[in-house]
Amino acid sequence: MLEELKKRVYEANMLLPKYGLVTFTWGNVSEIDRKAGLFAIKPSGVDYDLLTPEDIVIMDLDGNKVEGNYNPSSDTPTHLELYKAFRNIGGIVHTHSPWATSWAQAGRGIPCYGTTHADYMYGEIPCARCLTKEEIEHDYEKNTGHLIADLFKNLNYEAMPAVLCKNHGPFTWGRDARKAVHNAVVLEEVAKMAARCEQINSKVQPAPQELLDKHYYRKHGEDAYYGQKESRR
Ligand SMILES: O=C(CO)[C@@H](O)[C@H](O)COP(=O)(O)O
Repeated sequence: MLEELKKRVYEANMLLPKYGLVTFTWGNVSEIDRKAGLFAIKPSGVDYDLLTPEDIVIMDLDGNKVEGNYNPSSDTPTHLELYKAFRNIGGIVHTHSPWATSWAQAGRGIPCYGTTHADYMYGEIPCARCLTKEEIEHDYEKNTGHLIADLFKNLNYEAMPAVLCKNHGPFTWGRDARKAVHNAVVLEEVAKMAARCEQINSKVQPAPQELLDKHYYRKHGEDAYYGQKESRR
């Protein structure tokens, strides 16, 4: 069981350089086995060219390393917090993909300017605040995952499987690691299109709500995620 999970997470991690979402050792992918109460994540600081399935680290839901020769990703606390907050997700991706990271560094969410965006993400892709000086220096328990979970108290994480973290970069999620990677690729493409859209027309407006609804619900179904229909009223 663990070997299969490690292989899936290894293969999902290797998709990040394949799709141009990371350079060197940046980024990481994880996947959870909720029945076993464990998740597998990329080891910290290991180059993708050198990564093997055996290097993937196994963690429990208290944040303890269960198996692995390396330290887990430095973003492991964020992954763990998101698995606790978003009960229906199975995989998480963090990258430094250039276009999405540029929006994150600018501290801006990505408006929905078109149907490519609307097919996957319901509305503006939000940007979470970064940790304060006080939180960084005194609240060692608080991590980016807490800030994302707080932001999504008023958002549907299944209809919005992506977030930008100010001064850091994007996180995406999905039912498993591969789906989370798919959403990371979509996010980067949407981030690129939106940046160019604003360069072409600085006064561009987000897509009309009816177009967003048509495309999102056509792909995911009106009842795919509870609460979406209510938000339309
Ligand atoms: O943003 C950072 C470091 O500034 C991290 O997200 C790295 O991109 C990945 O770190 P490891 O997973 O190798 O620890």
